[in-house]
Amino acid sequence: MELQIRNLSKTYSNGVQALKNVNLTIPSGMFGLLGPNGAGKSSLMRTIATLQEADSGSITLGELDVLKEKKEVRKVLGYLPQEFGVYPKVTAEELLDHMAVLKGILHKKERHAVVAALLQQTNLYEVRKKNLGGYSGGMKQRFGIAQALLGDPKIIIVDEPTAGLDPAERNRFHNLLCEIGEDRVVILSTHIVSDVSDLCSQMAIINKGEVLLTGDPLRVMNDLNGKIWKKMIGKEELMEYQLQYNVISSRLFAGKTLIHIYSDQRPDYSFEMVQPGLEDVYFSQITAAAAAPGMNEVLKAMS
Ligand SMILES: Nc1ncnc2c1ncn2[C@@H]1O[C@H](COP(=O)(O)OP(=O)(O)OP(=O)(O)O)[C@@H](O)[C@H]1O
Repeated sequence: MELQIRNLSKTYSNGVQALKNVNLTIPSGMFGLLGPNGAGKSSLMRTIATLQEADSGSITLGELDVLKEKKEVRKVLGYLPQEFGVYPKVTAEELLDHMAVLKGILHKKERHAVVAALLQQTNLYEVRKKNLGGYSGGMKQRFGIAQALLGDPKIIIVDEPTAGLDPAERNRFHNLLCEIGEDRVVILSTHIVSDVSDLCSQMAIINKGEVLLTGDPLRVMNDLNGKIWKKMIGKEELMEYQLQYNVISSRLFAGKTLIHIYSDQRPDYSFEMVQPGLEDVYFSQITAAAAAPGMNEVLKAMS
């Protein structure tokens, strides 16, 4: 099963162009869709999940035309939206059972077995009688995966699922995603780079509605070998370095500022080469897209 997105565009009525001629081929396994806030990730996820219309373009899942055969798509699709609300005064078991009815699992015995198996798989069986209002963020997200798995879908979409989870819960959630991603299409939309580097065998970076890069995370990191350099500077020096070099990221480290720059050659001996990480790929793509032609010149002229 493969999801193919061709020339997909969407402009909202307020004039925001959320998707600009998006082309993606998404095979089975975990696919990471990485981009900053407002990049268009949710717009794309909702369109694939048949919840909103595109202006032009096509999406196919195997033989299915996703934009036209919505009912058929919904039968094979599981979706965990960004804002996943639960009824606080209902238990996990009750709500999952109710959702299973909505998904068309009408036979009582069969439904009980499915619900129990999903609660086991998501490690919620022990707390199945607890009201969802008392669940932690991680437990709620695991419940979200349990409901997305109802009906054994061929494609699962999870929209920014790890935001707000503590490291232990995030880890547990990652393991669960990994397990379910073995024999179906799982699309993980996130702005957290390590979600993608930890889990995904294929990825795309999206910004301002445009796909900037697609590929295998290891390969795209290798492509930057020998081109990323680091240096510790004082934080008051940052602007100067930004003017002189292609600074792709800066962060505080032990009270100083650690910068990474993109350069085909070592700029000078005060810089040290670093093994590129996915963050370097991400920031080099985003900064290159942000730097409209001549931006450095404009900055220089202003200083
Ligand atoms: N229903 C809507 N009406 C008008 N504009 C919208 C609507 N939904 C999203 N947008 C705009 O479209 C752009 C893309 O939004 P989208 O939510 O798809 O991005 P995102 O990558 O999911 O970001 P976030 O991580 O913040 O959710 C943004 O500029 C957003 O303000």
